[in-house]
Amino acid sequence: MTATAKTVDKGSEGSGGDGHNENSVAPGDPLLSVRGLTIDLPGDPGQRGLVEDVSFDLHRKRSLALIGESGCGKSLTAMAILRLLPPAMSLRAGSVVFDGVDLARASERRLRRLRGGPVGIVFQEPMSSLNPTATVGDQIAEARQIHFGERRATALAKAAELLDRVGIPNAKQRVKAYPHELSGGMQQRVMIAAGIACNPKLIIADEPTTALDVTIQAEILELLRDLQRDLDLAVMLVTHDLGVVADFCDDVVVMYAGHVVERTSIDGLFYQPRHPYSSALLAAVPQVGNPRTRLNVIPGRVPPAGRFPAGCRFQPRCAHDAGGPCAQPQKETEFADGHTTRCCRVADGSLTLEGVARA
Ligand SMILES: Nc1ncnc2c1ncn2[C@@H]1O[C@H](COP(=O)(O)OP(=O)(O)OP(=O)(O)O)[C@@H](O)[C@H]1O
Repeated sequence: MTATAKTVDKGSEGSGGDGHNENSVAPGDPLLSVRGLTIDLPGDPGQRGLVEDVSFDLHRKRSLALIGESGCGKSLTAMAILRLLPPAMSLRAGSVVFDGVDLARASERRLRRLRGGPVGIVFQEPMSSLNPTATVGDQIAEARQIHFGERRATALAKAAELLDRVGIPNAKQRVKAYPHELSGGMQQRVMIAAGIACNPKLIIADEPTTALDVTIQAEILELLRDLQRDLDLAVMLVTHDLGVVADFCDDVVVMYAGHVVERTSIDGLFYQPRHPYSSALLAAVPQVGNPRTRLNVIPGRVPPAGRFPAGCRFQPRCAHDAGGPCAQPQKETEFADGHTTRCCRVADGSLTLEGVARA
């Protein structure tokens, strides 16, 4: 253990703070700063803290991945940023400061101006996000009409430009197409065109490639990367695919059972993971070129919301469980290089974990 560790204050800087390792240095104030985000399902006492005490920063022009198995709270965290939680859920605590405005306390009117404007959103299933009864051109143009007050003809011309920008051939004709007339990959390009229609600073992309086959996945990721570079976007990517993370992201937030268990740069995650859950996720990635090795699986499952252990939430599945200390609630601890962990054993230096080489 080369770096010293200290407990993270709710208000302190996390990933990207002073002394962060070089790959993760991002000067200036974060574009998005989430602190202590906590989401409840009220009315069900067992489901308090579906997501609890989540903190991270995303800097301008950077890409950050939220990773973890299904049910760890990634999508709820992403949706909570724009206060798009399912109606039954509530934000119990925390702040979400985007470009100087706390969205957790912003009026609904202000949020409507941000959604689809400075913050673009790309969801997993384009077919369920696009309106089947409107042309794709009209759906993109609508955002320009709402946010910039453009006339329909001007907005439709811009929609054609945007379709062309995201690689849709014959864009001028395609503005008149309905979503069902396009392939899944093309539909996702339309979603991305809508996401960038109003000059966003941030794109939140929730599993944008999961519903697509692998070759199309690679094209969509490349498109996102080009747009990020050309338009100076910050991207928050929700995914459970570590290959996508390694390829695309600068920083990573690992979630387990509603908690952030580790925050670091991509190199920090792959070469020096500091939570047993992160290292178990890395070990579970199939090794290309080594077909005979057995696939490592993490025994057990993510506990359902409301049945989280009182101590470390990963303890029942952890290969490094040390009993007593792990049965206590775990604090998020930050090392001098800005890397954080929610594991007492890594924090006190009694456990060092193996990383993996990136392909
Ligand atoms: N509408 C809802 N009502 C009740 N519980 C919900 C609802 N949506 C999500 N949950 C619960 O909240 C927890 C976190 O869900 P979330 O969708 O954020 O996980 P995730 O990490 O994004 O998983 P996935 O990768 O499968 O999307 C899960 O236990 C889930 O069952």
